[in-house]
Amino acid sequence: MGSPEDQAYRLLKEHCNGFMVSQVLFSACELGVFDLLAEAPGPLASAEVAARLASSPRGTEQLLDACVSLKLLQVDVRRGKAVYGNTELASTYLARTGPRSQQNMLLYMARTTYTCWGHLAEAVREGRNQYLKAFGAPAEQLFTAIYRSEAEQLLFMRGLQEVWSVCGGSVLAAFDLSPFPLICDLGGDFFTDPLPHADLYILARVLHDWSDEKCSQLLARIHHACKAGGGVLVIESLLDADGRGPLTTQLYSLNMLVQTEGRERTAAQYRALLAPAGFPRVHCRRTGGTYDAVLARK
Ligand SMILES: C[S@@+](CC[C@H](N)C(=O)[O-])C[C@H]1O[C@@H](n2cnc3c(N)ncnc32)[C@H](O)[C@@H]1O
Repeated sequence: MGSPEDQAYRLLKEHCNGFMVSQVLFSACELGVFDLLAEAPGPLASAEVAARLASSPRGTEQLLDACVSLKLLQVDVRRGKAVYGNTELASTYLARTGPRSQQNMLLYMARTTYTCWGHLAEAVREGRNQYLKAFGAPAEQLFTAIYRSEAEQLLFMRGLQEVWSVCGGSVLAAFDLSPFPLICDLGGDFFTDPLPHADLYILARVLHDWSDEKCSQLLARIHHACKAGGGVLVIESLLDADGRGPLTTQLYSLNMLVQTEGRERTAAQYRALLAPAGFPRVHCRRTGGTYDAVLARK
């Protein structure tokens, strides 16, 4: 006999429960489950995990078992007793000491991004980010809201850099950068301060924070400072030409709606910003990973 639930209902349930899956992951990170198991000399029983984390035995066992189903933890039964350890995924990406740890980004998503997404419907209705409702933070100056405390700024910066341990190699290998002896990763206030002269400017996940108008303003300033024959390397997650995928990039674009003044864009939309700013020779390379590369020459 087939399942009484049809495929459409199963899909609906999966979408509907997606936030619970995120919360299992976030809570296990917040509680320190993956760090404890990474540092323990061997797998631990749920009662030992609960005692070490000062969490309830009942809740801990339920959380650990859900993590097993999500392939974040593995369970072994030894003399009738279940003991838990990290899977390779957890020891690589979730433990603080993992070689490609994404822990700060997960904590940022758990505390900040998730709270902003609680206001997604309002963001869609109003067409703007939700810092005021989510945190009482006015967002006329976007990065004043994003960096609203030192702890928040540190978590954001630590979290953002973590992805490059996974994706950095492929975006930097997308183009031959040897023709550009002097490369500048812009800091200071790039909307007002004089920009240093360079052969190549890297804008990694910068343009997606801003409206088309602000992007054009920034690119015009870069064009003015850029040496002859130089260019801009834009690193972003590219939407498909029709904007209908990939889903991850569409979700990131909605995230830009709830958290910034910008959006994710298609290759053609980046071309339409770069060419009028004086960078007419635009080449886009998809890396097959989360982030892609667009090289535009003066
Ligand atoms: C989404 S983060 C990307 C950081 C980094 N490029 C990366 O991809 O990991 C956007 C960056 O733009 C910087 N930023 C925002 N406004 C700026 C401004 N007016 N001048 C200089 N940097 C700015 C922020 O401090 C932040 O580091």
